[in-house]
Amino acid sequence: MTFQADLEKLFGLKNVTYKYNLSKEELFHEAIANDKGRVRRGGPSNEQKAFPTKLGVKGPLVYYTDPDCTGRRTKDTFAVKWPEVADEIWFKADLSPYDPTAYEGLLKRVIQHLNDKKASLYVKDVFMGSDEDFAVPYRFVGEYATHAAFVDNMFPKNLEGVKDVDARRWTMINVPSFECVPERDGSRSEAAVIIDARNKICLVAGRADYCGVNKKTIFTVGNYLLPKEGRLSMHCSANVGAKNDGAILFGLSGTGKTTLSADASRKLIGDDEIIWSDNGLCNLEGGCYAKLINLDKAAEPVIAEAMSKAGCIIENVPPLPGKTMAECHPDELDLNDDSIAENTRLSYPLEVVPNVMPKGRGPHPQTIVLLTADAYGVLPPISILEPKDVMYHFVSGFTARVAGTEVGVTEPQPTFSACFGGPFMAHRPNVYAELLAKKMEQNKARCILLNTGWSGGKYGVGKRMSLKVTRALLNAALNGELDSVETEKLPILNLTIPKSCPNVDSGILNPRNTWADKAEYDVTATKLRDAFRENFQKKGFASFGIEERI
Ligand SMILES: Nc1ncnc2c1ncn2[C@@H]1O[C@H](COP(=O)(O)OP(=O)(O)O)[C@@H](O)[C@H]1O
Ligand SMILES: C=C(OP(=O)(O)O)C(=O)O
Ligand SMILES: [Mn+2]
Repeated sequence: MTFQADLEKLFGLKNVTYKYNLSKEELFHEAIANDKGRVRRGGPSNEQKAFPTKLGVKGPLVYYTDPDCTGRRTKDTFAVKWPEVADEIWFKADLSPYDPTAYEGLLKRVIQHLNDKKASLYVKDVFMGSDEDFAVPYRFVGEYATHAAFVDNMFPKNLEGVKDVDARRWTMINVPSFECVPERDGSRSEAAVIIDARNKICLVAGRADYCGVNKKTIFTVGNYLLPKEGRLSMHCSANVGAKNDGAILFGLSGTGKTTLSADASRKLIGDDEIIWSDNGLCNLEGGCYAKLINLDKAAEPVIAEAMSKAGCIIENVPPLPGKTMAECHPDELDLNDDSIAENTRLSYPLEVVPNVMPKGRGPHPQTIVLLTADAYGVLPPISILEPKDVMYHFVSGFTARVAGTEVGVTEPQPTFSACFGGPFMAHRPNVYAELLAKKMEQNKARCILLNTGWSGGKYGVGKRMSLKVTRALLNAALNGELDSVETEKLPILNLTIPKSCPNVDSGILNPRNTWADKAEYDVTATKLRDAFRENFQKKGFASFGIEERI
């Protein structure tokens, strides 16, 4: 079937035109001409003159979302509560149930809207995962060329040997020009992101401009499909060392998956969405999506270099003072400016990374890293875990966010997000936990908890761990230098910490030593311990065999 016939059958799209599988260069031209005029061309300054003819080929595209769409709309993310998935899908606040009848009405109106306006739509065919055994065909259909270019950057294309592509395909339809009406459509606001497992559709109705929606929504689908085949889908990054030693780094947003996996001395598998199957590790994606806010170019050369490469997309970074958006290029963007968003981003395909694993595939991991950014400042920079600790921390999924950047807000907020990615986990945590336990049983790996958060006091008093220290700790663990080091037990939080680590001041390894007021440390650590315990009880983790460890 042609893609047009397919889309007519699936949605009833008739009166529209398509731009199918355009090249990145073509999509950049389209984006600049059509995406509401919100994108700007960019590129290294000395190549700027070449742009009128080589637009977007010589440099990245700079894209600005609507100001209220600079991140994922978690409260507007749903899955249709069809009877056959009502018990299977883990419905919760960030993946709420959508009434099937309301959904059918909404989808009909979105399609009517596109047919009425004789919409011009970009179509991009890609795959989730580059392993032919399980790659999920993903068709993006949407109004913004930038989104199509993002999908092109972020997913593998042109895979040979994938079976039943047409029958297994998932289709996203992304329509920012539509406006949901909650009373009529059953949505919560003017926009809704809805996963329909019966018809293999992801519907983005209304403005959800943030490019990340086009990857995290389909990631949630992967987390629904792949565990049913015994494959563990994970919210983690992964890379491989010179000895073919694989590592995975789990973590919630902002804990360092992307930053720490970008290491010139190790080959990258992927920065965010990884499958662990009997074949080893495999990236679900074909690109990275790095945060740019306050990027230290010297400390993060891999990400900094990607910024000037052709085909990349820079999102929501304002120009430097005195420059206008119309004239700016990457050298003139202000990476420290959070006036549009804290969540400024760079999307780049794996091809621009100097050191990558072919097809984003690698061996079983030798090291499992759980990342957390503890703003209470009470977790050790590094702890050595046993498998049962890993299971406990995996289901707990702790990180502490800082409440905000407003003056006077100094109290960290504990966030417990199961499997270090609750919003994207379509099944209940036990599904992933059981698979992880099995994988760890089959493949012995060393395990660590790496705290990239605060040291020397809580947020507002202490400082965020320096990247240099975090990398030194991580490298020591990856090299096996902590495997037989002398350790001590940290009371209250019941963690095992090394007494020394190469290239790291041993004075920081026990967090209590870094606090001026030890009594306050104990009070704060106890507060965090109680939050862990309460979360464990509330979520009933003991009922599926997880041992309480704190
Ligand atoms: N010690 C540290 N370890 C990791 N990241 C750090 C550290 N200190 C500051 N950061 C910053 O925190 C952010 C981590 O974000 P990122 O790597 O994108 O996380 P994730 O991919 O898990 O969402 C980056 O902006 C990074 O520069
Ligand atoms: C893209 C995202 O992932 P992360 O912040 O973990 O990189 C996101 O959460 O929107
Ligand atoms: Mn990331």
